[in-house]
Amino acid sequence: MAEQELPGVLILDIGGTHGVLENLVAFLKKHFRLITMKEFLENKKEMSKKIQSVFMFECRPTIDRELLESLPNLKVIANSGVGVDHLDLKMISNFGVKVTNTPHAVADSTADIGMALMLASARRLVEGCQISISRDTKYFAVDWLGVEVTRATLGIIGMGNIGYKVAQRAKAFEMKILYHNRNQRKKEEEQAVGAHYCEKIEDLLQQSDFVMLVVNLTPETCKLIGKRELGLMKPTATLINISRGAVIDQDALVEALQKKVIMAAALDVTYPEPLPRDHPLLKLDNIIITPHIGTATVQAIRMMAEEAITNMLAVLNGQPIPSEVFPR
Ligand SMILES: O=C(O)[C@H](O)CO
Repeated sequence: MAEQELPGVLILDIGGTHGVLENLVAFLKKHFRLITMKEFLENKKEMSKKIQSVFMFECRPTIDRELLESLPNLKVIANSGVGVDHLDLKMISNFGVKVTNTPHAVADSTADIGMALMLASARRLVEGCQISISRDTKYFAVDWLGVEVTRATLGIIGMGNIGYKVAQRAKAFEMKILYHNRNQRKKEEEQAVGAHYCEKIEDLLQQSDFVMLVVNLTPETCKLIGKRELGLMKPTATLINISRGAVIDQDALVEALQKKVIMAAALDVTYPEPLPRDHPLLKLDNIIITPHIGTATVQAIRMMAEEAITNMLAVLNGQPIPSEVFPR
């Protein structure tokens, strides 16, 4: 097919295609005429008719009504990543546009970050690294003990693709695995990893040494963990968040960490991202914060792009869509 006949895809990335690995740009180019945001803005009249898909490589900038109004032939917005909380799904659907995501591509790398945060927090890796760098000769390991993850109890809130991958990894650490799902008990997964279902989130919070949040951000899960929930956790427990920052009431978390209501927190996500320089969470010593790097691996980024391309092609070719996201 000649390049001008390829369906246009708007690469919604800050600036250009810089976040998209070079070999992916080549892969995208096989199927689409790539149009960067810059190119689109410079020549809106001509470009807007060509664009049939939007490929979102980052959560920002988001899709607003103005952009949708300017794309009369748009059929699909392909989000790289599983979370679509940055998109107004109802509004997009009212424009007759489909939304897809990449739940499979993100699962391993995000589960790995959950495990990495749990282990790093339990074994105080960041402090250890700082001690090594400062070459503090007065340091004694016995003043500064971590806790073991092996055979501890892990409570997973949200047993979807990622939650299940976390459970598989936790099994290798001989952990006792509890899980809570708002809507659905996952009997097959339970059996495969030996997990125990907690119908009430309270039971999971009370029993777990590590609580890991792996839910999507929705109106129901916004501030799912607040003062009351933190108060139910063990004083020796650690809260790990690999979902979205707003799933935790951050003010309540600051207070819980300051007063040692829980032992520690390890967050890959916050709100906003990044936190302002003077945010109280940044002043605590019982916290680890990483900059939303759950899917920041060479492999995950490639797989996300591939999954997104498969979704876009399915929509444009009128075939069954592997990962469509519907408005709720
Ligand atoms: O939603 C996801 O999959 C990750 O957070 C990447 O944005």
